[in-house]
Amino acid sequence: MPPPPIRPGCIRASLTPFLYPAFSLRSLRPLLLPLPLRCLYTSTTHHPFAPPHADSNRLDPTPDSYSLTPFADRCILTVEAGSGGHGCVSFVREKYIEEGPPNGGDGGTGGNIYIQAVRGETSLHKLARRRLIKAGRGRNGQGKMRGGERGPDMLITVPVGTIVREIQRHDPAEEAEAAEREADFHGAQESAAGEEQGNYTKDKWLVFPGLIPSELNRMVFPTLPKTRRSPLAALQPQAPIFLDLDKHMETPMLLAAGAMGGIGNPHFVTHNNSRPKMATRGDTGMKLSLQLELKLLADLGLVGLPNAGKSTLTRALTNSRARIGNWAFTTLQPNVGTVVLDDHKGRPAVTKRLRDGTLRENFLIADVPGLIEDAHLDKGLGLGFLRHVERAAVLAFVIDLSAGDAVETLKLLWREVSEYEALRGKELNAETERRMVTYRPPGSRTSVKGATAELKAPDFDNPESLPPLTGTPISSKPWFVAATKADLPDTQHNYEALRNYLHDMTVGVQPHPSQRKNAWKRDLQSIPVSAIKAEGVDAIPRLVMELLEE
Ligand SMILES: Nc1nc2c(ncn2[C@@H]2O[C@H](COP(=O)(O)OP(=O)(O)OP(=O)(O)O)[C@@H](O)[C@H]2O)c(=O)[nH]1
Ligand SMILES: [Mg+2]
Repeated sequence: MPPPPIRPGCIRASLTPFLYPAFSLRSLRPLLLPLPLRCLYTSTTHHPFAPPHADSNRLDPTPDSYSLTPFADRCILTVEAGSGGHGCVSFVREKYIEEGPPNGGDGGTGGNIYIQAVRGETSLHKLARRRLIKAGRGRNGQGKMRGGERGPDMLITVPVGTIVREIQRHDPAEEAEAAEREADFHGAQESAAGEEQGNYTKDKWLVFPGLIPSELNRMVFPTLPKTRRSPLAALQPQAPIFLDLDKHMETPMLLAAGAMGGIGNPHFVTHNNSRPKMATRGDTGMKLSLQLELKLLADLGLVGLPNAGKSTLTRALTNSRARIGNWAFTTLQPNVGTVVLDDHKGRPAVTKRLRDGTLRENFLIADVPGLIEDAHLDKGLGLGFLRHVERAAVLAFVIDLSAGDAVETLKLLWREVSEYEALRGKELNAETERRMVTYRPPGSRTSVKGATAELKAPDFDNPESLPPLTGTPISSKPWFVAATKADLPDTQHNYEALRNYLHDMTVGVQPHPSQRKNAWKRDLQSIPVSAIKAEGVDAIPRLVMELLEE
């Protein structure tokens, strides 16, 4: 069998010679031989007099040397736009003017709720703790025609990569409008002639404080003014809300506009009643129940069994302080690290230009808790954390060479990842269905204008109009294997078998372990590394840069 293809500049230059000298001598062409052969088997652990590796402490830290920040990647949040202030019943009171004209001001509009994805935020834990976010209520109107102050707004800041989904909505203005339409339809003929008259309802009207009940009974109320909406309501996102905030936002975005304030008594002056003793109450603010989900936006996602060495690899590649321990499930929450593409000598170690021509200086790596067999049946920490690697452009399967057959481990990991992909497919279908149920044809009697504007019919011919729920399926993303703990004895055969398996998959002799049609299997690579000694890890940034181009 011909030797597997070697990616130029990647495996050739730095890795295989470090870790498996014998193996590399066999497989590399003679021209490559005069490379510095730093044999891993002669380094610190086996050679008592060798100087300790400068970084060994950082990569094999004591159990308490890690940074732990509070983290939550999901939460359910109720947001309430501010209610409007009440209108005021008041009259001019001046010397020599016994019964002055009405001068009650209107109530202020309630505060709005805004959302903004910002770069500095990394977690949803603060929002998860708060649960309810309420914008301020508008102030009541006052005498001398003074309008009430607007309620204070509320800004929700979330990390970049947050998805916001609406679970439930209670929009009193929408209900009031529906009731008005119903009333218009039934009462059109009856009120054709004569002055319209309304009824007193406690939750809509405010009356002059000094009124006695018999006076109230005799009072003639005008019809209730039509429901008004704040002009900002037109800027609210379409219902049901689905936002994918995957970019830093310079300005906040409106989620829910505050409710309108009530109107003061001067609005109700008529020929028959020059001193109306009523004003309207402010509207109640809209209430939204939202589900927030954070998907870390990393370029490289690590997938592996517990204890495979993912966190150690993350430490070796970045400056992160991920927790490392010799037991399963050391990592309980995702860590994100930045791999700086610079060898600290003033010039970039890897030079790659982005599509827009700018030089790429770093990439992000997401280390998530380990997967175990049957994770899709909710064993271990479940598959939930896989959604963080779902958005990663490139996947690295981290496999411990000292822990059993690497090929079997790789197959097991792919099995779980495929299960996750299938689950996500079902979720996507459910989401599409949910959105289709809420569709109301334009002009139907139950459709609502303004904030909860009619949904456009989903246009299946034009994929742009469908919700952008998923990007590339996981199995179609470029991937490679980071074979860790290559410094341990008797790992060489395991690595060789893995490498042959990947080669067979590349040439089509072996099927892709996910069994999917469009699975990515172009020039599959396995990189042997010893993360704990920071050997061989240099090849990973280079390979990732190449794969990011795909
Ligand atoms: N000899 C050797 N040991 C390693 C290497 N990488 C990691 N280890 C050790 O393996 C153990 C597990 O490492 P972690 O990085 O915590 O593994 P993990 O995959 O993050 O584990 P979970 O967070 O539980 O999923 C630790 O004791 C590490 O010191 C390596 O390259 N060589
Ligand atoms: Mg870990």
